[in-house]
Amino acid sequence: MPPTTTDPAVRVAALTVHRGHRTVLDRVDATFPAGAVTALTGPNGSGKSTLLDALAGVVAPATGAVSRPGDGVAYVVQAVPPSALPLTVRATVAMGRWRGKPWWRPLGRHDRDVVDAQLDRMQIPDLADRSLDELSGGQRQRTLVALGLAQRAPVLLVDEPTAGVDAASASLVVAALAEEASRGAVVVHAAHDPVAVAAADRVVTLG
Ligand SMILES: Nc1ncnc2c1ncn2[C@@H]1O[C@H](COP(=O)(O)OP(=O)(O)OP(=O)(O)O)[C@@H](O)[C@H]1O
Repeated sequence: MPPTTTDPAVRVAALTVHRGHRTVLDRVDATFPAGAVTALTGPNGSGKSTLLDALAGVVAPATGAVSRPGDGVAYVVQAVPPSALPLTVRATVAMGRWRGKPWWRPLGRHDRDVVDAQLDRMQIPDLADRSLDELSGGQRQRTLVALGLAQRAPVLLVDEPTAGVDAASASLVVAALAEEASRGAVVVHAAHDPVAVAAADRVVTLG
């Protein structure tokens, strides 16, 4: 796991990551400040998802370092197959409130309010009782973004949050990311969508 610090920013220093025999990231230096949305751009295969994986701590650096605050990371990965999560939309978003709770303790009133608020934010309350595998790709994507938002984590990483969503929903997602930065979070998203990139405070380009 990457070291954790009291620094609210996420930083990578001379970060090299291998995937199989391939060097995907080669001595990358970057800072992702708190209170700002950073868009990761670059062509297909340039390593955006790999960098998010490294920031989240789900892939280990070959060399170099990742540092991040110690209070948790919310990571919304790209293209979760629906059958991997045979849950309702509400249950999926509620998973965002499980961290740090014993398995036997039900979610409290505050947690349920947070879940409802994220369903409203992504304008999916009418889908709350639907199963994820009954949703369109864009509806599923908004559900997964809501799951990331529900965690209220100091670091929010999202892989292509507007991929496959319509323009109105993309605006909702972009606005929600900005709001998360406004509450002081480090927000990093990988994006090909020019609207989402233009709305970011900062851009880091790979490749
Ligand atoms: N599990 C893996 N095993 C081996 N190689 C991988 C693995 N995952 C990714 N790669 C390779 O790593 C490189 C970077 O992939 P990555 O998904 O990080 O790129 P990306 O910039 O996010 O691409 P895209 O824009 O297509 O989403 C690619 O060449 C890819 O083929």
